[in-house]
Amino acid sequence: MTTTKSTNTVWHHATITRADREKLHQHKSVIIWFTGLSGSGKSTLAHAVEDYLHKMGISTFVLDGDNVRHGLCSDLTFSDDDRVENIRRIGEVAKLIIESGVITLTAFISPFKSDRNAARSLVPHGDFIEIYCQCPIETCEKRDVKGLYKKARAGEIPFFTGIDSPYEAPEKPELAVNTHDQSLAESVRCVINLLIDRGIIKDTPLPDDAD
Ligand SMILES: Nc1ncnc2c1ncn2[C@@H]1O[C@H](COP(=O)(O)OS(=O)(=O)O)[C@@H](OP(=O)(O)O)[C@H]1O
Ligand SMILES: Nc1ncnc2c1ncn2[C@@H]1O[C@H](COP(=O)(O)OP(=O)(O)O)[C@@H](O)[C@H]1O
Repeated sequence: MTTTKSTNTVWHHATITRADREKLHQHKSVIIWFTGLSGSGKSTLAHAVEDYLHKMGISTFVLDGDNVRHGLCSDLTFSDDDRVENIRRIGEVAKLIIESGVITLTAFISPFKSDRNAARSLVPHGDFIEIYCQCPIETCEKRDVKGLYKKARAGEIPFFTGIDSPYEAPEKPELAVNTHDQSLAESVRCVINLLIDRGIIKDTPLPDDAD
């Protein structure tokens, strides 16, 4: 399916390529796609991983659901169709950012498998790393970081994920972190180890002055 309505446009090939930019940055660029229920730890983990990578001298950028919905996606609701469009846009933006040679971390509920797979299909094989922030809804609800579960249960927020809107868990994510049982530090370590195992970053200790 094509989503473009633009006609008479011609692709302009850049002289500086993604490979050139990766060489300049001295590391590969990939999309690290966190998915999970509200309160499962996507934002906390994405930012903690970014913090770690930044201290290693790696170029990163986080696209966060709440923030993006203040701007790029402020026209979208939480209906199924609008969530599809939300994730389509994020996939395209993440694709652009990795072209710049920067590691992109995304923190969106992204409840539908087909949308996550569509985002995966935008980039070369191996460049999309799906990380499932696995956490029972009871724990997310107990955390209720923003008080949204309470509002949803009171009927003040319709179509809330996990309550009256579906969440399709990934079947084969590159990594699942159980944020109910694991500490944040343990979850960060799992993500960093995965990046090392895949040859995306080098296994070097953080500089002494990084903490
Ligand atoms: N109805 C409903 N369902 C779920 N979440 C809601 C809803 N309304 C507002 N919020 C807040 O919006 C954040 C999720 O936005 P996303 O863009 O990640 O959602 S989605 O991927 O399009 O499903 C989500 O942020 P996180 O808690 O960080 O996941 C909520 O703060
Ligand atoms: N292993 C973990 N990884 C991420 N967050 C965790 C973990 N363990 C506990 N938490 C807590 O869970 C909450 C997750 O909130 P948040 O990151 O806003 O979730 P989301 O972005 O998925 O809505 C935070 O209060 C965080 O401190």
